[in-house]
Amino acid sequence: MLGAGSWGTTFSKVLADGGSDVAIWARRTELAREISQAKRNSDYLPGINLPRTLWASPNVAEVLDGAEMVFVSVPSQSLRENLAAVRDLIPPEAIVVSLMKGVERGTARRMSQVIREELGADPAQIAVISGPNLALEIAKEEPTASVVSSENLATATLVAMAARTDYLRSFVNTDVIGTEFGGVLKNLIAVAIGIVDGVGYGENTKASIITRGLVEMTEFAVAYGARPETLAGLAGLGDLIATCESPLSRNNTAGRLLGQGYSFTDVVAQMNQTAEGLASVAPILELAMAKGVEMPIVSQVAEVLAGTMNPKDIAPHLTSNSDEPQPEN
Ligand SMILES: NC(=O)C1=CN([C@@H]2O[C@H](COP(=O)(O)OP(=O)(O)OC[C@H]3O[C@@H](n4cnc5c(N)ncnc54)[C@H](O)[C@@H]3O)[C@@H](O)[C@H]2O)C=CC1
Ligand SMILES: O=C(CO)COP(=O)(O)O
Repeated sequence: MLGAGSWGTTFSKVLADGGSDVAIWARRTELAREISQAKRNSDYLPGINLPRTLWASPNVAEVLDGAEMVFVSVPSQSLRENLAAVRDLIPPEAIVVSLMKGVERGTARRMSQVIREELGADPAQIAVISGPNLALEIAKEEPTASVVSSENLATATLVAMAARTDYLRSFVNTDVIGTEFGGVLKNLIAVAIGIVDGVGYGENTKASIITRGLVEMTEFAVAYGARPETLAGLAGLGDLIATCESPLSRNNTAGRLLGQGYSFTDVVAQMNQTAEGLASVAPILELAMAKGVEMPIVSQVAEVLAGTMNPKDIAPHLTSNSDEPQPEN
């Protein structure tokens, strides 16, 4: 596992509980020591006991030695530099699995695309995992489900078998684009919901934004080749519900601070974990424009982030440039 934050550590626990031998690369020596010796990661997962077999090291060569599967859970904006540093250490036959839910600023690439470019990997050896997977809930072994996606169904199946415990069920599909974009786009809608919470509006506003948000997510992803069913599944609607409802969500939390009147700079300074949505907004809007897809809710989030829209004005009724009523479907 590359990355010892909340998701990397939690997913390592899942894999270890599923019977795999798991090693984690942690940037900080103290954190690696805490995971290996105390079987804890108290900064990211307070109160969670990790499996006895799990160990971590700041020495990435030691962690990757002999790996059959390499899972990656670092902030999306740091993926390329992290992969460049370990490219020669990843065993050539290893399956590489992205656990990340962002797109790269500047290139607007999905994480599996960055992996492919940086490692020169065969797409059949790459998988992505997404779904309603708030790390702390899974670390507490509260039951949920994930989707493992790869262009090669056999690869997805191998990974799903490793990522199976009595508290996590992994489904498979071959719609990598839909699975990845589902995870990216729900973050942006969760920021919008956080803004609404911060402003103090109620359930009607949130339900309208979630529903119209799912329409935006689906239209965008389908324009890029996703299957609509994927967006209606765990990696789309499922994750949208979890992230919009939970105070554990960092995207939701960032939105709430914006809604309370904090500036983008203040919010970034207050967050000590990754809120992917903040960096994904701009590249997603660029991709939407390239395909002529309207994303009114995501555009409003961008305006609130830029300080050009009062958070109180975020609303589903601003969802069209036209004065004419729009068909719902
Ligand atoms: N936390 C969650 O509930 C879930 C997170 N994810 C995704 O997993 C990915 C990682 O998220 P978390 O583990 O939550 O993040 P986090 O902020 O808890 O941890 C990030 C980890 O990456 C490491 N890292 C390596 N290179 C870095 C760099 N250049 N800059 C900053 N950190 C660097 C950090 O040291 C840290 O261990 C994100 O894409 C997120 O969307 C997906 C599902 C659930
Ligand atoms: O992706 C997640 C849950 O599925 C975690 O969401 P946050 O990154 O907003 O915490």
